[in-house]
Amino acid sequence: MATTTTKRLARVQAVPFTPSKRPLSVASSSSGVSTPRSSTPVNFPGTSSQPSSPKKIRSALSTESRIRGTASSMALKRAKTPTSLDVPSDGSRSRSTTPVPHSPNSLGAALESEMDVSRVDPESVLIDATNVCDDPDLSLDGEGNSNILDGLDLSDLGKGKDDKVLVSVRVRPSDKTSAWNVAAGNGTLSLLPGFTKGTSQPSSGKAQEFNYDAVHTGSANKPIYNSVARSHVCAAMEGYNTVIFAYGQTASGKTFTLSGTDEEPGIIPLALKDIFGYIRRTPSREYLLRCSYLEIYNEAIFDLLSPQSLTTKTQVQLSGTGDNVQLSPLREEVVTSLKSVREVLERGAANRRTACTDWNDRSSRSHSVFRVVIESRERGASFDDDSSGRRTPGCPPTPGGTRLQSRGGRSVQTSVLSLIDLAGSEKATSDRERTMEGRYINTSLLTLGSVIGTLAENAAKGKSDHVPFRNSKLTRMLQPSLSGNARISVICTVNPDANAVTETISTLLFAQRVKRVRLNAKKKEVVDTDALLQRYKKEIDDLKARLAEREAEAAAPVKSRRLSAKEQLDESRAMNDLNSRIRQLTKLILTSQTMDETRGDESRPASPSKLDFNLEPYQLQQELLTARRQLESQATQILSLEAALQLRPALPLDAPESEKDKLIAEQTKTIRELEIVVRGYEENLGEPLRQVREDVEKEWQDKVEEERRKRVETEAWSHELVRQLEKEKTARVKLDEQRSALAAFVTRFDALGLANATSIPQKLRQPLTQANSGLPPRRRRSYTLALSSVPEMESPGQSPSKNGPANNDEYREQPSLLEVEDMLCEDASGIMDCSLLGSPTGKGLMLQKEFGVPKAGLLGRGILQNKENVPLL
Ligand SMILES: Nc1ncnc2c1ncn2[C@@H]1O[C@H](COP(=O)(O)OP(=O)(O)OP(=O)(O)O)[C@@H](O)[C@H]1O
Repeated sequence: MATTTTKRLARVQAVPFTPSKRPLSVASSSSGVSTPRSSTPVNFPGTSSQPSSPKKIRSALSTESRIRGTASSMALKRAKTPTSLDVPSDGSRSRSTTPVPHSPNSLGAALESEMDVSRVDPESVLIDATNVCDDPDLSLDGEGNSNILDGLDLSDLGKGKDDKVLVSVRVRPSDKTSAWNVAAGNGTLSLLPGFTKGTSQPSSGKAQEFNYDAVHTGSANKPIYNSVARSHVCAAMEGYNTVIFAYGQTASGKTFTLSGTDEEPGIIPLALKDIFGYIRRTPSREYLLRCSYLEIYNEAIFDLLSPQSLTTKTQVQLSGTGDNVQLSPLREEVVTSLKSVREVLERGAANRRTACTDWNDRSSRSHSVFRVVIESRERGASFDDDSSGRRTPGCPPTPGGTRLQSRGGRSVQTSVLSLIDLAGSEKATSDRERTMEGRYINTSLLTLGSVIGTLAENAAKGKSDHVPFRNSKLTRMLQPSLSGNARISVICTVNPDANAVTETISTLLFAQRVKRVRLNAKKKEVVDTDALLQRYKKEIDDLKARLAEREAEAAAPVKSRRLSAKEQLDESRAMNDLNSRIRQLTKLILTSQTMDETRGDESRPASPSKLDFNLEPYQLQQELLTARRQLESQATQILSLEAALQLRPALPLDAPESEKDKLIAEQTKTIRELEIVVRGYEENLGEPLRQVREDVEKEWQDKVEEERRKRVETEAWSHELVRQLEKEKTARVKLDEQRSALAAFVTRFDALGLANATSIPQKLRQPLTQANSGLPPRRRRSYTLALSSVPEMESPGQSPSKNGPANNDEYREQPSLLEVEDMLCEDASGIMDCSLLGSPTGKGLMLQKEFGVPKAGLLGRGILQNKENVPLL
């Protein structure tokens, strides 16, 4: 444990006012690792701590004369009996200028605190259900066991765009004449007719009714807490930024409502108790709680936890714009128990400026903000680097101070609960210093009013008018929350006395404006992508190994594993599940890597290894989709496992051995029976299968035979065709020869002059020559005549000139008989008209048409053929 003075010195750093933006760079922390230290027991509302002194102490303080570590000012303030009788509301001045005496213990506590975040390894100060269980403070009043979540609708916590500010009014008790008709049950207040003078309320008839989410009376703080704060504290634990503040005129009961007394602990102690209660009932997560406490006094911010502020006047600087508001230097302290929270609260309250005013003997002269940063993540799994999931031995403090790191791919959820006690609006006082404070207070409250007014107006009319956040430190600090990213609850405290009607109406009007502001709080989560990828990869490897195992099993010989149909189904389902999970994870890895690559350095969040999903709705959707698929796959796995579970024999674990043996014997018997059934099944099924196979084989054999026969026939036919073709070819050659011989013979015949005298009439000869010359070659060979007598003539090979006339021209001019034949064919319409007839002796040719030979008459041994040389007769 570090105890040296240097180590005790507080290290402070820039702290974002809301967790939506982490500081991009933070100072390096000390290397010392500190452990939590129990603080000196001090009084705390609702706990077993020693009762506070009922002594009433008044203080008149300035910046220089701040309370220097006295016994807790909060405790002192609580010490007042909570009755209106204590409140000097009669206008008599009861101002004290006596500084509050301070106890050395308080100063010591401030200096000795070793829970400064920059000095602590966050992993060593995590709290969870286990260590919170030991906290006696949580169960002392019997309410520690009640669940903060009782009666709360969790789906209601993140209300999205429908969320409005929860606005409640608390009317403090008074023994004076009340000017108000309070209907707490209806949440309404209305000014009684006799007290409308000087107000905008109608003097006659029914006065205006003010409506709120709740109106409370009385001195009990617990019902107020349950009504106005419990659900908001729960929302903070669920990851939403939350702001609860008290607004009202001076001495109306803001501090009483927020801090309370020993007997009536207020919202702050009750909220912290619930925070620890929540942690105790959430064993699946581990938490890191950090507190800071500051005040805004005369438009300057002071750190109420910083020991430096006791000797110097170091102010906390507000920087950043818009939602990214940062406070620096601001001390944050880790709290691990209610006791440590109490210590922090009391130390801060002791440093707060209060003074005796005309209306309140311990009036808050500043706005105070107590903040709890709640970081949480899921408890570690077995694959994390630390087996417990909580502590890494020797792990140095997180660079830049205590920040819970996303480890093993577990995302870190961060939210801030801000509890704000505003200074009260007040009339001018007779004291100069108080008057100046009052002016600052009123100015900042007025700015808050106008900011709220503009926000309400913008929300109601869908406008985006400029909101004057920068006009005061208070509004600038609250900008991220008031802009919508927080759940807000406002408690407006009012004094029902007749002499406070104007202030009460002003407070009620403020409350009405706040009611119209729209919110849209979102959760903030940061995840370490690298760790997530590693986790995915490891899971993929495991799944692949399991898949390979199963596949090997499936491939094992059938005899060694006889599975029922149900088992086979389960098996295949399980393998499908494994496969789909592997695919999913692979896709996730790809998506994450793509996201990392597509993000430029500028768009990267604070740490290069962090990925802020809030900034990328598309990626969030992808994640959501994948998560849904994963859920579906897991649902299938669950079904499959449930089915397997149902199949398991029902036998309690502690059943006697004999029972187990009996069950094993039964199971063995069932297995044997099943084997017999399976064998029989195979046999029975075998015979019909063989029959079917034979039938099919026979059918196909017949078909093959038929095909084979057809092929042989086709081959024979084609051979015959080839043979015929050859024959035809030979015949054609022969015919060509005969034709040539015939042509030679005719030429010779003509040359001898026999043609003119006997066979061809002159009238035919000339036109035939002319016509034939114009015919296409194909027409000139339409028919041929095979003459058996040709051999008897002179050799066709002999030249016509051999025995014929010497004059070749003359020879050429004479139409041959074949040409005549062609011509006749052209003219002839009848089939037989174009026939050439050979004489029986082969010595001459007669034209049937010319010589009137009857068609049927066939002379000689000539064979009549058609164009294709197929014999017609
Ligand atoms: N509901 C209540 N029941 C009993 N006593 C109350 C109640 N409200 C306020 N008081 C008492 O009235 C006195 C003034 O209250 P408190 O200090 O809380 O006012 P405040 O609004 O914080 O004033 P300031 O703005 O000046 O700080 C205290 O003594 C407190 O105990």
